[in-house]
Amino acid sequence: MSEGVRLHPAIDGGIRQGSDTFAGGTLVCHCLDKPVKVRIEGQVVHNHACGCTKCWKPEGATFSIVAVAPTDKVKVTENGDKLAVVDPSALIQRHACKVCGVHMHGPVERDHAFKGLTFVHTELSRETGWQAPQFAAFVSSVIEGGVHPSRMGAIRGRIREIGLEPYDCLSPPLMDALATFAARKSGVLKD
Ligand SMILES: N[C@@H](CCC(=O)N[C@@H](CSCO)C(=O)NCC(=O)O)C(=O)O
Ligand SMILES: [Zn+2]
Ligand SMILES: [Zn+2]
Repeated sequence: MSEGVRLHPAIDGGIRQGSDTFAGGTLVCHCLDKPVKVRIEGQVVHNHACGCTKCWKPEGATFSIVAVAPTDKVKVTENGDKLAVVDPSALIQRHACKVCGVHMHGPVERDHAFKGLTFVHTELSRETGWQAPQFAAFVSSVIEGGVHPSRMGAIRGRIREIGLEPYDCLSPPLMDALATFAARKSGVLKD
């Protein structure tokens, strides 16, 4: 049905499930010389395909695959001097390797529902067992990245075919977390 639609190499052949007992792994950038390494202790959550223009994608991919881990479980262990923040004004402080361009970790430090979480790309690690992607987010945003709007039916079809739900923002639990934060901040929600 949706042949020819390439989402991301990690999911184009189907979704591989993660392991409940996964203990963590090390992300490595694409540099052959002095690669940046980032250690994550334990499993990630909310892993998803993201169609936004800001998340790092491998060559040829339409979507990124991005998850979150608690920031205190994410440590730069080697060659951190090669990292620079892509957009200091963004909510997610994406630290990219200045040589190969790969985004290695993206903490949220601002007063926000996601404060204390760090966005990471588990495909940068050789370990297997990371949580599988759970949904596709910001699907309509691929148009901003250059995809023709006429392809959206096939793209959403392919996302569903591999077992993910396509959303044009984040998943309902994450959207609820954002709205809960806003409601507490405004005072409309008191508990
Ligand atoms: N249409 C825009 C959307 C960018 C966007 O809002 N991205 C989301 C999701 S990133 C991972 O889920 C976001 O929360 N961004 C915050 C940030 O980037 O700091 C586009 O495509 O550019
Ligand atoms: Zn690099
Ligand atoms: Zn994104």
